Amino acid sequence: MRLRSWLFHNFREVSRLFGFEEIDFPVLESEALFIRKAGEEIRDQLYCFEDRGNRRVALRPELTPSLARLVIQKGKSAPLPLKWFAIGQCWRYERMTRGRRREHYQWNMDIIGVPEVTAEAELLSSIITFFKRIGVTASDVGFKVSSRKVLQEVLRSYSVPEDSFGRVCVIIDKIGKIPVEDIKKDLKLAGMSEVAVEDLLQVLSIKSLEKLEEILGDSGEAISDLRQLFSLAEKFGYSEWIQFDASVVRGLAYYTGIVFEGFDREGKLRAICGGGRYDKLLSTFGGDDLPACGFGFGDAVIVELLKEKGLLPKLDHQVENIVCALDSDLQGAAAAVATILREKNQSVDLVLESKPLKWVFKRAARINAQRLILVGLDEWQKGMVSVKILSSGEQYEVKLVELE
Ligand SMILES: OCc1cccc(Br)n1
Repeated sequence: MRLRSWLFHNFREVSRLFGFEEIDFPVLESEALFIRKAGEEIRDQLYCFEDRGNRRVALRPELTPSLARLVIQKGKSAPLPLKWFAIGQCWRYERMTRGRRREHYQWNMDIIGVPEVTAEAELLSSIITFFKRIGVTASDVGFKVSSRKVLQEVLRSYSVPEDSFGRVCVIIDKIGKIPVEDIKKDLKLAGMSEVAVEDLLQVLSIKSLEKLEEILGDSGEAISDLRQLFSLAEKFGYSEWIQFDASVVRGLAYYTGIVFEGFDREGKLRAICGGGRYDKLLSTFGGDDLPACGFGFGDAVIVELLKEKGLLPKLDHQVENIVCALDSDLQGAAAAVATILREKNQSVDLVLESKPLKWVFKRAARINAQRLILVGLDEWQKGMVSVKILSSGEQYEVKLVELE
């Protein structure tokens, strides 16, 4: 819990630095919010059930659809651009054989209402700011960046119907996770010809914008978006963190433009985080489309990375004071001392039962108390208490009114 609170504190601090406002959504949503016909894994693992009102509901597997619903609900009342962040628990029903969690917490940041790639550049900057805060460097982690418009331009040149686009992306996201023969089979099932599949896989292996430009030409949106993003990265000062990689498509069907994912350079872990542009998501829920982009950052892989890099913070429980009555009829006096200290914004562990001093010293050590405040009869009658600084052993008496 201390590690989770430390992570969330850093998520929140970075969101604050970027001027984002915190929002939240219900963990339980209508199942329909997450039903998409693109064959996504997230659909197969939906943690869904029928409630007592015979409604089909689901524990959310991600936050973006809830955000889209909220943007539509807010309608014109929320002035654009919206810069919202959330930290929410998400669920999936995985067979336990895979030994993976069925729930995790995800930090999301989303910018709604900005069509330019300045929005994606800002989001990448926020994640890199987070990594830097916790000691992760560009030698540990990088971002593979691409655009789904690369895919779109290739698919259009083979007249693959637009409505297969999401499905093709989900298949391509499995590259490296399932045999390439299965990828090719699935792509053909999705309506692509043999030639189109071979060509597409060729394009997806491209790792440089220059090479991509040779294939796609320099007039398409994909190239101009990516060139602008890499130029902004230069200005932000995080070029060393990002690289073009045409194979990045991300596994969510609704991305429409720039996509990116954070990876560990040693290649030992799954993607750390990921996100991209989703300009057409709102209309799938009946709203007017608005340009949008965002990312999700789970609390599982990042902890594995911190362990790998020896970056786990030491997070001991800390209390400034432990207050103890030296005999039972001074328990009220001890409570009064605790209250005075707490009103001075000092943390106090108040000993709530009569215990031998040996026990009190042991507890003080266990909770890392900085000071032991003893309420004894003689001192109390003089309006004083005795203070022991536990690190130095220094001990002194002080007037209660001067205790701080
Ligand atoms: O990253 C996908 C995901 C979604 C919900 C729960 C968990 Br654990 N993981």
